[in-house]
Amino acid sequence: MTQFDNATVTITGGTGSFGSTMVHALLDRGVGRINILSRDEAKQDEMRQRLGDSRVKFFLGDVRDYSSVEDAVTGADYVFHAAALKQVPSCEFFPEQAVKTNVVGSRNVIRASHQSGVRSVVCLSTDKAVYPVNAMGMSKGLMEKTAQAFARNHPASPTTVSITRYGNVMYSRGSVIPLFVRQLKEGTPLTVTEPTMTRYLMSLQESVDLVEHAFLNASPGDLFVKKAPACTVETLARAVSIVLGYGDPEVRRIGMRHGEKMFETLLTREELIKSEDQGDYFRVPLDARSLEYELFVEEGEPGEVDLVDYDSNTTEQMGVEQTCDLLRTLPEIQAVLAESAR
Ligand SMILES: O=c1ccn([C@@H]2O[C@H](COP(=O)(O)OP(=O)(O)O[C@H]3O[C@H](CO)[C@H](O)[C@H](O)[C@H]3O)[C@@H](O)[C@H]2O)c(=O)[nH]1
Repeated sequence: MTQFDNATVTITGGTGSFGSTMVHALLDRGVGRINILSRDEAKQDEMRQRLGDSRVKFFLGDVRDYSSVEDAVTGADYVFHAAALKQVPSCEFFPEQAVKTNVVGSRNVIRASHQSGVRSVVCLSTDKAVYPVNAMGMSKGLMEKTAQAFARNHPASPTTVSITRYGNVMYSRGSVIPLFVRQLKEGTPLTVTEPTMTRYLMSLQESVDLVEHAFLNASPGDLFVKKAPACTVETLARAVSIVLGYGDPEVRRIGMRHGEKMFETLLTREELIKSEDQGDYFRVPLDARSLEYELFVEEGEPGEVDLVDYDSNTTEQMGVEQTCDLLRTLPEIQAVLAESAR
């Protein structure tokens, strides 16, 4: 990843799980400077002390506030846009807040990057943006459209804007795996919503790799998806318990939560038809047709009719053993195992 040598990279939402993994990866690659834009001064202070690296600069601000975005992206070569409201329940109850951060905030990041001549912006999206049923997914879907509309409307911009869409990131803050770990340690039953519900599973490192892939390969408006396996939540609960040495767990079924889906979709069949298979990734190019009436209304595009969506029910399904193997590769699980061995 030599293109990051001495480069300046801005990360919005840089103190979150994704942001901090990205910071470590960039520091290892000899980045010149990292600007972190985020809202939480305490998290910034904690990160500043933990890293102790003068290449990392902290900007207190909010993507909703254009001037704070401007300050953080000025002089940057690359921007990773990870700041978002991403909790499904909170967005369900405060959808206008999701619009302000995920849609207006993303527009601010893209505009400010364009104004200051940033080379490339990668916007992080989620499978929940596809066929969205909750406000978080809907607002992320609109973020994707905002990014694509920018690319379509600014063909001469020096700034390449692209999107990465990913599934559940294992062990991210507030997600189910750390919850299961806590419940096992406390000796309480594992709370499983619906046993047959499926989710894609990706590691934090894989999601960072996906962003790097986007930086290396994106044309304006591209959308990238990492191919990933999936499993049911019941399988996941059993695998977490087995890997940590608790055997077959006691499970309490709690039912589906607000705004949840039984499975998630990474690519619709319509996107899949247009996509380029890049091995580990799918690339969906921008639909760059302009707003010319006959192209939208009279002429369509040929496509394969027998393709199906790429979703967490149709992708490779992992059993308990395979899920255990995947979990064992996670540094967080290794840390829990090391701690209990002491
Ligand atoms: O007590 C629980 C909590 C969750 N689940 C299940 O475990 C799976 C994963 O749940 P998570 O809460 O880990 O993930 P979500 O798919 O709900 O959402 C996750 O992915 C989102 C992005 O897509 C956001 O990042 C969000 O914060 C993050 O938790 C789901 O099927 C859920 O129903 C349980 O079985 N028991």
